[in-house]
Amino acid sequence: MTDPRAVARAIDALRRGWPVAILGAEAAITLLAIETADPVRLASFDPEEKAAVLLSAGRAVTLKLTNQREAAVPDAPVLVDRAPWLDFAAATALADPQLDLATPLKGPFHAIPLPAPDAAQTALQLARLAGVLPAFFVRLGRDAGAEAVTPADVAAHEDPARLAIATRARLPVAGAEMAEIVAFRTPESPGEHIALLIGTPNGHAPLVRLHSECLTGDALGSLKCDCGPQLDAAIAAIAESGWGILLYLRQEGRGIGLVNKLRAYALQDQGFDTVDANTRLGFAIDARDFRTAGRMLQLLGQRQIRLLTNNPAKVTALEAAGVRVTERVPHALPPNPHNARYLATKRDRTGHQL
Ligand SMILES: Nc1nc2c(ncn2[C@@H]2O[C@H](COP(=O)(O)OP(=O)(O)OP(=O)(O)O)[C@@H](O)[C@H]2O)c(=O)[nH]1
Ligand SMILES: [Zn+2]
Repeated sequence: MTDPRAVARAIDALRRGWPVAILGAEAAITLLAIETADPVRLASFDPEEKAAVLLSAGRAVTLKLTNQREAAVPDAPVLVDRAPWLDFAAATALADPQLDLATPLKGPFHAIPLPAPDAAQTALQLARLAGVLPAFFVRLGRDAGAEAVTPADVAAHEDPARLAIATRARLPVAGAEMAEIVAFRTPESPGEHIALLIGTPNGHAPLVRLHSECLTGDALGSLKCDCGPQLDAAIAAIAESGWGILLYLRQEGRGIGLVNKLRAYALQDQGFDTVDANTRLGFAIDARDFRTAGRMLQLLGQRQIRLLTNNPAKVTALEAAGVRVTERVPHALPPNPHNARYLATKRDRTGHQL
């Protein structure tokens, strides 16, 4: 039996700076997220000052800890042994790559074997879901007062099969007066996904756009990316085609959340590109789960589509989710001086066909 709702409580706990226990197959660990902790919470979590620090593989590369880690699992998280100088301030500097330029890192760091690899991996997943930095104080064993989850609970929480249609209504929009909005949600995730059905079904495969949430681009007109213009152009193209669907997916920052995306932007201000910024923060280059889009299309009764995208990974992911993509329709817009490097990085490093 899995308990996906326990994951919602664990995410809440991480954001509030409360401990969370993860019950792995071999051992349990109890975590305190460094970002939301403080010296008082740390002292009550770890009175003997023995808790190790759990970091992502990407962060371990920056800290030159990779050669100490078990070779068999290249992307495995890394556990750093506690040293007397590794206090709350030093741990914060370990957690947050934005501080690297300002804070000379102490050391030496020693990677120690992971007692519960599956639980450690789940910890990083929870950090992404909670939108916090993937860095924790870790104690072996299950703390009785901590919210407890298993890796299977987290997998169940992420299962798109939990998504259902909540409601639908007519919604004329600036680019398409004939439109209907459909809202989808799961019992435990706060963010609702949206489909905008545009035009009238005509027996042909609909033209579909998967748009990932981008608050800065969609609402503020950010020039750092191409999301705002792509959103408007997608609605226009679908309306022009006569029939299609815009999926608005709550996958802000390619799935790492708004705050972590803004941290990636701060790293870009320091000179890193969009790919390296994500990796240095400790996240995947693209953490989106497009099974969600597959499930939404299934709930809308669409098994064959034409897809507006420059990203072949979206085509592959939809096909894997059981949706046939009969055509990829390019969706490139002219660059501006602020997003030219971002678009070039997508072309050169993430396989976008621009
Ligand atoms: N982490 C991170 N996310 C970003 C950055 N810039 C934009 N995003 C997010 O990226 C998502 C948009 O994805 P894109 O990679 O621009 O485009 P795509 O959807 O993969 O591909 P297309 O279908 O061809 O547009 C949105 O969720 C944005 O918030 C960035 O520098 N870092
Ligand atoms: Zn954007």
